[in-house]
Amino acid sequence: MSVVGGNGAAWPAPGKLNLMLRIVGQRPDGYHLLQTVFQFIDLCDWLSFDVNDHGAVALANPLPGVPAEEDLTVRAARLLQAETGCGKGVTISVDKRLPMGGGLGGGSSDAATTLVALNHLWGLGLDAGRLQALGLGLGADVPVFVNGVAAWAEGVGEVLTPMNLPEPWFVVMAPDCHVATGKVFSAPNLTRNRVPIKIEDFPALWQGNDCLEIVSQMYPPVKAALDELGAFSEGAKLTGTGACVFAAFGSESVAEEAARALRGRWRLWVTKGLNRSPLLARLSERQGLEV
Ligand SMILES: C[C@](O)(CO)[C@H](O)COP(=O)(O)OP(=O)(O)OC[C@H]1O[C@@H](n2ccc(N)nc2=O)[C@H](O)[C@@H]1O
Ligand SMILES: Nc1ncnc2c1ncn2[C@@H]1O[C@H](COP(=O)(O)OP(=O)(O)OP(=O)(O)O)[C@@H](O)[C@H]1O
Repeated sequence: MSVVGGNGAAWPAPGKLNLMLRIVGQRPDGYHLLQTVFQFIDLCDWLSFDVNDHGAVALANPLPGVPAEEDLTVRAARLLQAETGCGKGVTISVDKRLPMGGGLGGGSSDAATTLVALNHLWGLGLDAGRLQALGLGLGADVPVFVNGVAAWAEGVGEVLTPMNLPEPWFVVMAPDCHVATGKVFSAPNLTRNRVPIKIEDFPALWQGNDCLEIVSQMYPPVKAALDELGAFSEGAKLTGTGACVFAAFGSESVAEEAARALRGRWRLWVTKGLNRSPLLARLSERQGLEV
């Protein structure tokens, strides 16, 4: 059976950029305590959900190299079933636009969109706080995607304070390498003990990324991307642990100009920074349609 929205228009799962990332400690379980600023971009994966009554959760088009059982959308759907006892199932299809392992948080965003969409389509009635707590079990970046508002984040990324940031145009470049997040966080010479700063200290006091030096050393294509993009803007930055690098521009046309010079040699996108995730608009639209 298909419900309203089941086979209809797709749900967005936007990427994110870490506009800065500071490592201020480490938990006993090894996870690092961060301070970071998340902003969404209008480059999105697009997910469709075909709901069924028999409880099966399946993927219409599994991602190459990711077993279905490990796919974060499948895990998110199963988690919702386990939490609520819901007997409905779903076939999920993902139109993948975000580069995988690029630091844009695509897997986490897909998981968040699945939680939000199925909460609605399965009629579960969980509130946003509950969905964020569930999402945290799937990945540190999931809560901010569920919340859908640009944020200052602490803890491992789950303690969120909304931020109203400028929304520039970005050039985002994906160097041809896959950065393993765990490998970066386990590097012996990673800076792990920065003094915490305050939300109002961004961006004046600090807008760096503590992973940048290690990642540049370990992955020469990331260093090359930072250097090339840096020639077109005041500062090219790394998002998360990479591999993607980005720079902000005052207008779409200036961003396009830089992109034109780099396109061909680099996989890149011109995309707008967003303080509000398009997922929230999609949800309101669906809710509006069904009252
Ligand atoms: C760096 C960020 O992109 C910032 O937004 C995220 O915190 C990364 O989140 P993520 O990709 O969801 O990372 P996970 O898949 O949860 O973690 C991969 C591995 O990186 C290490 N890890 C990750 C996040 C964190 N705050 N501390 C860590 O030490 C852990 O060894 C973990 O096993
Ligand atoms: N739906 C999914 N989309 C992408 N990756 C997934 C998905 N489900 C599971 N994965 C696994 O998660 C890994 C990391 O994917 P992702 O694209 O989220 O990395 P990322 O952008 O570097 O994330 P982050 O910025 O949170 O570190 C992939 O290499 C893949 O093995």
